[in-house]
Amino acid sequence: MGVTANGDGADDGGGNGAGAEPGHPVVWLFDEYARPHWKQLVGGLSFSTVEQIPARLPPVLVGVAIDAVLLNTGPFRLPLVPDAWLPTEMADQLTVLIALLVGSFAAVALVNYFGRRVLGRFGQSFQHEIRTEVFDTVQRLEMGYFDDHDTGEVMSVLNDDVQEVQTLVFGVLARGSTMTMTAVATYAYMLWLNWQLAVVLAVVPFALFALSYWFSNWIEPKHMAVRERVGDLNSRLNNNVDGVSVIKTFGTERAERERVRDASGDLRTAQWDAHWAQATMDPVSRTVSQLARVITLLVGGIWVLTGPPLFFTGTLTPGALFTFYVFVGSLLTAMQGIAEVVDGYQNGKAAATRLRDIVANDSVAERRDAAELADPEGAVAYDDVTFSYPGRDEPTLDGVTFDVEPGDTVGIVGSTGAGKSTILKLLLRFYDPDSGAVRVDGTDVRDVTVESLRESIGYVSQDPFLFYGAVRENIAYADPDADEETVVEAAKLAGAHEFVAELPDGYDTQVGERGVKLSGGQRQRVSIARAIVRDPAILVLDEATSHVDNETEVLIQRTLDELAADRTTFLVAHRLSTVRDADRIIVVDDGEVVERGTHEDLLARDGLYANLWNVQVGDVTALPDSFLRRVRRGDTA
Ligand SMILES: Nc1ncnc2c1ncn2[C@@H]1O[C@H](COP(=O)(O)OP(=O)(O)OP(=O)(O)O)[C@@H](O)[C@H]1O
Repeated sequence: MGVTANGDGADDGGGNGAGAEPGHPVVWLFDEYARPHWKQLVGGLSFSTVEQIPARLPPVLVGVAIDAVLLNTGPFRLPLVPDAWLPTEMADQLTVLIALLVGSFAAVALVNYFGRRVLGRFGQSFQHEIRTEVFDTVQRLEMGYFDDHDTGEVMSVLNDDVQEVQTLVFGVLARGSTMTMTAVATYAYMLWLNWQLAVVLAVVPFALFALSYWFSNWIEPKHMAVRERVGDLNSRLNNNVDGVSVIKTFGTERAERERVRDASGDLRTAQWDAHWAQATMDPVSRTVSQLARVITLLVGGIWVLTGPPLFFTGTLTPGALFTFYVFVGSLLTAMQGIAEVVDGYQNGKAAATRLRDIVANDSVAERRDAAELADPEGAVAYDDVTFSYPGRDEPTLDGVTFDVEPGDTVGIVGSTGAGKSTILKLLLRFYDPDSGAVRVDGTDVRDVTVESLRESIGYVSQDPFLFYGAVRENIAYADPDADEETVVEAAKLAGAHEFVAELPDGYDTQVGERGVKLSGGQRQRVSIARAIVRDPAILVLDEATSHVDNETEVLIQRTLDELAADRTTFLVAHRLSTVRDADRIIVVDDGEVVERGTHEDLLARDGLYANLWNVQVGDVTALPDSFLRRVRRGDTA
């Protein structure tokens, strides 16, 4: 065997936040995933911010046109342009105004085009980066995570929360900077036009902003409730579609329909609550903003017609009133927009928190200095291993100790729930022991990279999962480049070739979702072939032939000798004939190894194994009373 140092650290899959800093989730998100694209981000935001300057120009130009050209009631003046540069002839003035109007439209269009392009590119790359890195992390999460989180929940983070990132970029960053710039630019123009009116009217947008902000806090729990109800309904729908065969066999369609109806009813109530709140708020904020327009027109109209009212001084021209009226609208829209940005930010922050929680949950906890397990010989040792599943008080494994020589075949037998599968899951590092160690070729499995460890092990579980696709793709799953000969050879060794050859399209036959178009025994054989293709040093067959008939098992047994000849093989089985010829059999009872030896040794010992054997060969008279009492209690296989 060889254990080689993995110089660059196995845990460097960009963006992997195994040690994600606590800090602010949104800052973390950008720091972690936006860095490679920061130029696009800065460029895009600059474009969309700068765009607001020419975008505010048209009302000013029209205002000047009304006063200086159409009504001829004031001088021809433009902001930031020295009077000496401006024409004195009215026709020339109109031409200049129209040229500037066209120029401002063109500038807005051009800057907007570049802004959208650059920021759009950033948004897509940022989202892509997050999606792939978070998916990568999800793949490396330890099994304990999936025991506690249902598929719908994980899918919702991978789909909805990653989608929400777009809102953070466009709805918060881009819109936030645009709206802020609009508010600043508009207000600056308003101050330039008539500072007194601008100061007085400033109260309205701020009141509107405060109102919107209060409203977004008020409605947030309602939105949250809607999201939770959507999650509940999705989980229920998911479960029903996944468990459709159970529903049909039990004829529980009516009960399921009621449950879906209830979940949908809860969603309807939550949605109505949020909708009602929104529907109440809209007219309120609309009234406030309309009021600001009315006040502008009222005060401004009196001012234009009869001179400055109340405490105002100076003059207000009709053109300036027009510009002001338009700007008040822009300012109100901008302030409302900023409040919505705050709302969007809260959603984005919640999504970023969930994404960070997943990434920080990178509980495979691969050591930074983990080594590669290269070409192991296949010696396996369990050294006083104790393990409890999270949330369980009683240890599932207690002081499990045994050694396996390279190339040996070991049978693991015992009662249902004794801990047989758990022993092997620790070898694969689906879980880590609470104390003690599992070693491969003398190296603790926690000291090697998870990838190299699992590459050395071919694992076939009790209920194998086949991927949607052809038989061939499923067999060649671990090695997509495997040639026809390798695939067929593996299928022959797994006792699958005969039935595959008889399928309508042979190795190209589609197996359906999760392999639904194959029988349980056929699925098991395809998955054994899949494990063999990898040519692993260690082969783990966990009840891998439980669904095949006795005749097929005999065939698999024969090839198993060939298969197991040069690799360490673990066989977990209730059917003891499967393990009879193993070099050693380990008998597990209630998480402890209670007997070990060859089939003959164990029969001679006349202990638990001998009793299990007598049950299977039908020699009931040989069973002691103590064993029969156990069977009655229901804790024996
Ligand atoms: N993911 C899990 N979370 C919590 N407890 C678990 C989990 N998986 C198994 N267990 C518990 O651990 C114990 C041992 O389970 P294990 O699957 O190892 O038994 P087994 O001997 O392989 O049983 P069987 O022969 O029925 O497959 C059982 O009591 C089971 O309920």
